[in-house]
Amino acid sequence: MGASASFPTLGVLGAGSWGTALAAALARHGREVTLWARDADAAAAMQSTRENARYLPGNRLPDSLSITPDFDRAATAGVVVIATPAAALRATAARLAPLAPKAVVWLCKGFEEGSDRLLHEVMAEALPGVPAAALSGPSFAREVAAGLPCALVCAADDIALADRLAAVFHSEAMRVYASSDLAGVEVCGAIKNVLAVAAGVADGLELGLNARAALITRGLAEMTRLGLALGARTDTFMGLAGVGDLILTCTGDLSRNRRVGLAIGRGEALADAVGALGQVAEGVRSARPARELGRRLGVELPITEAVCRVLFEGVTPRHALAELLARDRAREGFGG
Ligand SMILES: NC(=O)C1=CN([C@@H]2O[C@H](COP(=O)(O)OP(=O)(O)OC[C@H]3O[C@@H](n4cnc5c(N)ncnc54)[C@H](O)[C@@H]3O)[C@@H](O)[C@H]2O)C=CC1
Ligand SMILES: O=C(CO)COP(=O)(O)O
Repeated sequence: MGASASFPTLGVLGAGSWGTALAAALARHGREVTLWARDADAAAAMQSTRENARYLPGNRLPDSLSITPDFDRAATAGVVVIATPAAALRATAARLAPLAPKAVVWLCKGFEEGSDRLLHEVMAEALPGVPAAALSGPSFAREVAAGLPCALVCAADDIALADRLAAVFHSEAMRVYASSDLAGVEVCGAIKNVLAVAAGVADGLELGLNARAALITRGLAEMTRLGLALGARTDTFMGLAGVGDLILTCTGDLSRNRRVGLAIGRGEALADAVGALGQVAEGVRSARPARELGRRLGVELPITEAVCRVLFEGVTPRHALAELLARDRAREGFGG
């Protein structure tokens, strides 16, 4: 048991922007938190300077937050939080398996590249039978690190588990709602990043605010269509992980995905845009798995298709835009 007697201790695996910000917020709220950084030098520097100079410069980490390069120490907490990029989720979960974690929550948003699986499917394979939930929603790390308020959603197949884990993260500064629509929450988190790249491209091309609103709205329809084909519920897309995170990431310049899109819309190459970021832009990695999934399920994803063509097939943003605008007229709704 941790500092607050009725709450389990927390171990956060991954000391990038979001892992560090969430660990700091939880520690400030009185939870007993251990943050694992895979780089021993970075862990030692953070522990002594009380700053994550690479990912959250200028933000003071609470004294009660313990930072360690010892994976097992963080991984044997009462609740383990995986805060790596989606690409490292399976390997991190596999490393956890022999430690028999009691409950695992993952923060990453995306698909598994290669298998095109949603992340809860990866978790079920890597940690079968372990109580697990996704924590998602509109939450720029920098704002959370600064103690500004936000609202999130904690999703698990079992709503009682979602409720129980939501309570572990919940505070006045971080309201956490529970959901049993795991597939829906995951589709939202993965696709909103692809759409944020698209919104950035549109703004980089200076298409205007009307165009951006149209893109966000039709993007929401696209995201919902894919989610419904995967068994998700419509109301999830109207919630925090859906429209909430979509608006945040498509309009907020703190978004790395949006910034990659902006650079591409202004004529920069993808490698340069991603390189300049120095952090993960999951939309770049999720776009192709999303397209594959859509094709397999017979779901039209025109914006995702356009993002793939611009990022990976040498199509210019202007040409992709012309293709989108030339699509057949349609009736409004979630249909294509
Ligand atoms: N930054 C944000 O505002 C938010 C991020 N997320 C999601 O959280 C996930 C992590 O994002 P950030 O922390 O922002 O990324 P980041 O790029 O800031 O940091 C990633 C961290 O993961 C570590 N890492 C990378 N590969 C690893 C591996 N194989 N094993 C162990 N550690 C590894 C890196 O060293 C780094 O510490 C992403 O899926 C992102 O979409 C979700 C909500 C908010
Ligand atoms: O998911 C996020 C906010 O909820 C962070 O978005 P970016 O990865 O685009 O910065």
